[in-house]
Parts: sequence; structure tokens; C-alpha cells
Amino acid sequence: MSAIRARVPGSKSLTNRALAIAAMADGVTELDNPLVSDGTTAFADALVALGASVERHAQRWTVTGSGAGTRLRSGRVWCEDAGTAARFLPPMAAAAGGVFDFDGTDQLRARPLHPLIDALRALGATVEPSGDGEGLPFRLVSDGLTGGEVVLASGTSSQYLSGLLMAGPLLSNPLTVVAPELVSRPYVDMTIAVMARFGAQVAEAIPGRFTVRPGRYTRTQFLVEPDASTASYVLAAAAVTGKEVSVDGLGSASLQGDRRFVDVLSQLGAKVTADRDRVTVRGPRQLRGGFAVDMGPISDTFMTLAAIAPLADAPIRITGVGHARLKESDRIDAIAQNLVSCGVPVRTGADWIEISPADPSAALIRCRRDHRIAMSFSVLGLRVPGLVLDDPACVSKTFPGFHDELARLFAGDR
Ligand SMILES: O=C(O)C1=C[C@@H](OP(=O)(O)O)[C@@H](O)[C@H](O)C1
Ligand SMILES: C=C(OP(=O)(O)O)C(=O)O
Repeated sequence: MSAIRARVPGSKSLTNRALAIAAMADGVTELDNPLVSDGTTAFADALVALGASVERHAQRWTVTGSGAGTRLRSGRVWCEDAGTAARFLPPMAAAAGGVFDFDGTDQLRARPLHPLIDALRALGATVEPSGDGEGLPFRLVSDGLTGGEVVLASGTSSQYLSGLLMAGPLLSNPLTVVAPELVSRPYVDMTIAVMARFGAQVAEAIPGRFTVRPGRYTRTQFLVEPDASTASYVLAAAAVTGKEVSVDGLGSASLQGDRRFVDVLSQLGAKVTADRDRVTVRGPRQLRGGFAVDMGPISDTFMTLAAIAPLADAPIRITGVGHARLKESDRIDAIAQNLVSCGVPVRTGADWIEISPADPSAALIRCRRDHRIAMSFSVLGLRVPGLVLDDPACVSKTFPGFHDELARLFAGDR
């Protein structure tokens, strides 16, 4: 039986990095296979509000950048639910100069931003919160940033560092960021790789100390890989149904750390084959548990594993995911409470969760407007008829066609 090929849309993280840098670049960048979802549309709309041009055709977005040293259009910048917008755009705006009112949904307002605000203030920007907290909404006033050295608290998100690094070439002097307790390191490596594609270099003379020199981004042709975090759902679905599924464009050459999720599927007993440009997973007859795994570097995929863990033959402990409590939802609590409602024994701690084998019962899954909760439990639903999501549409943040694609691949497996 040959593998069925899954249709996985472009990477949100790569799309939004390329959009941000292209908007700062000289010339016109062509972005091929961009993710078209709420998470990238909101990001592109925010860039247009800042004065960039983003022409959106079916498989190609064309971005006309303002070039270094050009002030962005002052005004309101709406970030919707997009953490990458709230963390990548303020440094860019501060570096270019102007007066900007940043805001987002209640879900985004609840996510930590003060480490980045502290760093921007230390670099000379004025940031005035206009809400109750220390994050969104806030007004940012800047005449451009001169550079220098700043210590950035990086234990809750890597996105603050990615945002500062991407703005680095716009500063008039070198920028050095010291990032203690850095989480989600693969996303910083992705940032550095995408910046290099646009002609900017980041030095890391000692681990955790990053330096970017002034310079100009140059336009490029950028092909967006399929989203590795999204691929985790269709590949996990292969693992729980015994089918064989492949994803083209996601192999060892990928820039995405979440491609390593297939190593976890191997631990579960799935057969994984990968070359430079494709990964294929065939599910085992029985999922194999009895292990602990640190998923801190790939925390977006810990929910995919947690949701199918009850189907394994022994307990599975997932560690290193404390920062996932601060994302679209408290993801440890969301996973745990929903598994408990399915009758699955679960234990949790500040940064870990342990799931024991069970025969899950059908329940109403509370998605908490978190696309990854919805998609993770949809995979479990392939083995638990009657599992219902209270908000199936929330997948639109990263995969509007998710439910149709899962049905196309696994319709006969429910
Ligand atoms: O930089 C990025 O594109 C992302 C970084 C990660 O966030 P944290 O760095 O906050 O873990 C990840 O959860 C998010 O989906 C995308
Ligand atoms: C946390 C996520 O996205 P963002 O930080 O871009 O909101 C995610 O996609 O799981």
C-alpha cells in the first residue's frame, strides 16, 4: 500500500518572518506558498497599516518593502490573535521610528509582552501601556533606535528575541541581545536562517549572546515550506490509524524545529522514513508508551502527542513545556482537563504532564479558542467516535481546511 500524500499548508512562522523582513527590505519580494490563514492575514494587514504593500495572489504574495531608514506609517497596529505580530512588529516599528498604537484580542492581550517592552525601553523607545496590564494595548513612540547591548528575559517566549534580531539591521549601531533562559531555541535558529536569506547575518559569539550589525535587507524569492507543526496532526493520525502518510517539502533540509516531532512518533513505534524533501510515517499496530520526553524545543507539538498518549500501552510523561501555559491558552491545563473529561488518568505539574493508558470515552472538547487543542483532539477523535469540538472553526488560525483534509485522508477510519 503506497503512502497517501497529505496536503499541508505553508508554515505560519516562516510566512510571518518573510513578511516582516520583506517589508523592511529594499525592493519587491515574492513569497511563494505562503500560509493563508487568520494568523498570517492579520500579520500582513498589520504590515499594510505600517505602510508596506502586500499583494495577495493565490500561491504568491508580493511584498514591497520600505527599505532601511524609512519611517513606517504611524497609527494603529491591530495584531488580532497573532503572537508573532505582537512580538515581531514593535521592534521593527521602534527601529524605523514613528508613533504606533499596538493592540490585539483579549486572548493576545493576556499573553506576556513585558520582557520585550522592557528591552525596547532600554534601547530608547517610549512605551506607554494604555490598558490595565504591562502588555497590549500600548503606545510606542520612537525616533529610531541607536543600538547597544540589552539583556532580554527569554524564559517565556523566543519571539521577543526573534523580533529584536529581525529589527537589528535597521539600527544605526550594532545591537547585542543577551537572552538568558531562552526557550524554543529552534525558532531563533529559524529567524537567523531567514534573515540570512535576505542578506543579514547574526553572530552568536558565546551561547545566548547575539549581535546584529547595521545593514540593509535585500529582496529575494522565498518559498515557504509546509508547516511542520501542522504536519504533526496528519502524521500522528497515521500513527493512530496504522495508515501510511507522507508530507512533501518537509525533510531533513527543513528550517523548522517541529520537524523533529517524527522522532517522538518513532518512540511510539511508528515507522518513520525521511529524506531531504519528504517525511513518511506508517502507524504501528499498537502505540508504545513507557517513556518521558522533553518537548520544550518543539512545544507546539506536545499537544499532538498528549492527545494520542492514552492509546499507548504505558504512561507517557512530557516535560519542559511550562511556557506553553502562556500561549493561546494554558495548554497544559487545556489538554489535561479535556483528557480527564474523556476518562483518561492525567497528572500535571508546572511544566509537565503525564498521561496513562485508557480507553477514552466520547466527550465535548473545550478548545478554549486554541487551534492546536482543536486539531490535537481531532486526531484522537479518529479512534474515539463521538468526540465533539465546541469550536471547530478555531483551526482557522493556521489551517482553515484542516477538517476537510483530515476527512479526505482518514474518512474511513472513524
Ligand atoms: O517564533 C515563532 O514563529 C513561534 C515561536 C513559538 O513561540 P514561543 O517562542 O513563545 O515558544 C511557537 O509557539 C509559535 O507557534 C511560533
Ligand atoms: C503560539 C502559537 O502562535 P503565535 O505565538 O504566533 O500566536 C501557535 O501557533 O501555537
